[in-house]
Amino acid sequence: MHEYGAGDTTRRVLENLSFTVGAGEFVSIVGPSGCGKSTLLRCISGLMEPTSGSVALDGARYSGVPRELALVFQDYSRSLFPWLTVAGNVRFALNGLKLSKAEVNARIDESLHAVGLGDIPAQYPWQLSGGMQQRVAIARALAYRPKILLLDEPFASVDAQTRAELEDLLLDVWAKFGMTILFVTHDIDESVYQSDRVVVLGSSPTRVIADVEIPIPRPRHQIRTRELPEFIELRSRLARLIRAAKGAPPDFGPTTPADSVEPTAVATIQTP
Ligand SMILES: Nc1ncnc2c1ncn2[C@@H]1O[C@H](COP(=O)(O)OP(=O)(O)OP(=O)(O)O)[C@@H](O)[C@H]1O
Repeated sequence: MHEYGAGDTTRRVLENLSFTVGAGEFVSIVGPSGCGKSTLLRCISGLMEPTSGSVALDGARYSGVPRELALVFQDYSRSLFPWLTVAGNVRFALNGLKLSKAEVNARIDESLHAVGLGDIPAQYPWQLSGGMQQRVAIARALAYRPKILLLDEPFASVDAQTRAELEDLLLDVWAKFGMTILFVTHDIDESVYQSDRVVVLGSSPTRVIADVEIPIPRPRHQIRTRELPEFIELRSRLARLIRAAKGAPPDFGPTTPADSVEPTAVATIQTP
């Protein structure tokens, strides 16, 4: 549970809620605008303590950002250092890891190649497009070799074509690096396209209202996957759930009773 403010201005944003992310899973979190998705991710990241309840990694509760975890935010222009080169930004994440110079350089090289930026280590963020800057932010997270990658609407500030490319890039690096991914998005199609599971949040205050499996075969394809009947059925189901969570009338079909889950109190993440 999490509340902002104190006294008369206290506002409960997160109700008691519980879900588990399995090792190596790609799980998305969706919900109505302003329902508390970022608040939940901040609590899971360890950046913020929940008012009550806990987050556990491999069964052990933690506070503060665990070593196993890296974060990518929506606003790449504020998360990258403009005075550092692309390589310098990635190098920054490795400060304090006690790696040899050769190992640092190898990790920078590997992560920049993984995001398709191996040939521009000396450029500065302001010389790059928004999509390329977000690739740098992803490379920086990868260089850290996290077991868990948390992303908060990472592709919300780029155009549709770039967004599709970044979705596929993330699926590629997920497969290559074998991480667990927790991905916050307001985009239902994006959540279905990428995920193994989609956790749907309700609002005022937020709780988990559904936990939906996405049994669509991989590898996924931007056009063919989105044309599949099961993709269309899942996106409609999620849209209905979110619409119901906002309190709108269910004017395009009922939610599936099997989607409903009972709220409890702890979030758990497992590492690969
Ligand atoms: N630091 C804060 N202090 C007080 N209230 C906050 C704070 N951060 C968020 N809130 C409030 O908590 C609620 C949930 O915000 P949050 O950003 O977690 O939602 P969200 O689902 O991520 O939003 P969006 O869909 O717009 O990205 C909002 O009403 C917001 O105004």
